[in-house]
Amino acid sequence: MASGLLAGGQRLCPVQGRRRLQCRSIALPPKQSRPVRSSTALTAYALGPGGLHRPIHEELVRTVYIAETMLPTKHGNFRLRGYKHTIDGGRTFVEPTAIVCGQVEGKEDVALRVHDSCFTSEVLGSLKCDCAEQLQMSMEYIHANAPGIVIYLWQEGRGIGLANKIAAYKLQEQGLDTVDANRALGLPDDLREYTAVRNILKEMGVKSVQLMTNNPRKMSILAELGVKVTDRIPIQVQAGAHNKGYLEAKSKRMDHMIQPEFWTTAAASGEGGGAAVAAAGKAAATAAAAAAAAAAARTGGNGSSVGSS
Ligand SMILES: Nc1nc2c(ncn2[C@@H]2O[C@H](COP(=O)(O)OP(=O)(O)OP(=O)(O)O)[C@@H](O)[C@H]2O)c(=O)[nH]1
Repeated sequence: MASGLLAGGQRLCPVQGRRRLQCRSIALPPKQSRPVRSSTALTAYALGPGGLHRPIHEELVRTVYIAETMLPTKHGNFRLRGYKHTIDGGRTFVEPTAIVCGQVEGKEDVALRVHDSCFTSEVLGSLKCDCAEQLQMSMEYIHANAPGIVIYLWQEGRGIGLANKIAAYKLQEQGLDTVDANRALGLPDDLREYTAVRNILKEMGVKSVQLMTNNPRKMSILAELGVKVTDRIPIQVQAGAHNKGYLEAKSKRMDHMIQPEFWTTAAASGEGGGAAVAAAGKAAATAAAAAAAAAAARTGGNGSSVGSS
């Protein structure tokens, strides 16, 4: 079935849940203006497509494949696939991408990183978190262990949005950790939703995945959505001075499976994040070591470890 380009509401082939819908027009979302409350205080605005705690109705969820191109990167050559995703019947869209290496179509046990955007580290080079390192590690890993996919979702700040994340950072400067900062703003710990992942995997014919994550919640949410997760690939980054507290809070307060040595060692006194490691049940240790070495070379870090969950 042909899939149309999106410009002014042409014919598209949406994928919804388990079935592929017939081609039909989807209008681009109308321009929306939102009231901006003026306040000198730190005020949290729920600007996500669904707003706070809004339930997701499956009949309004649609993920539309748009196009694929080849993308040479410093981590190797990838297929970059673009999608439009809506959870409100087409009123608003986000644009997930699948960064693919190798032939994943029809395959079992495909290495999958579900990665949420982090403007601060990925664009600005912030050292306050481990997101940029994890993205680089994922691309290196799936390139070395193809086939694999990184699904990149625009869910900044665990879904609260960039401005709210900046507000949360402001509170973290005053001593709150990443969890309490969200709560102090009246925001949930995590606002992300993953129906796009399920739909993209379905659209690509991926049968099962090994999920590259330390987050047990991500594993269970994807499983609840019907994604067959056969294994977990830990993706741990050695802490630096600036992200040590963040990694510790993720481990202690959000149950992330990050081994203490990744946020408690001497490497944490360094300026940047150190070596990063991915290792898996079925993954080759050599690839993990290669990724760690590459990360160490990149960051000048001194930590390197190959471990399993
Ligand atoms: N609200 C908030 N979001 C943050 C903060 N630091 C990074 N993020 C966002 O957190 C998201 C990544 O989530 P994490 O909790 O780091 O990790 P995860 O994706 O749940 O788990 P992994 O799969 O193991 O990486 C990205 O969207 C970042 O923009 C912070 O201090 N506050």
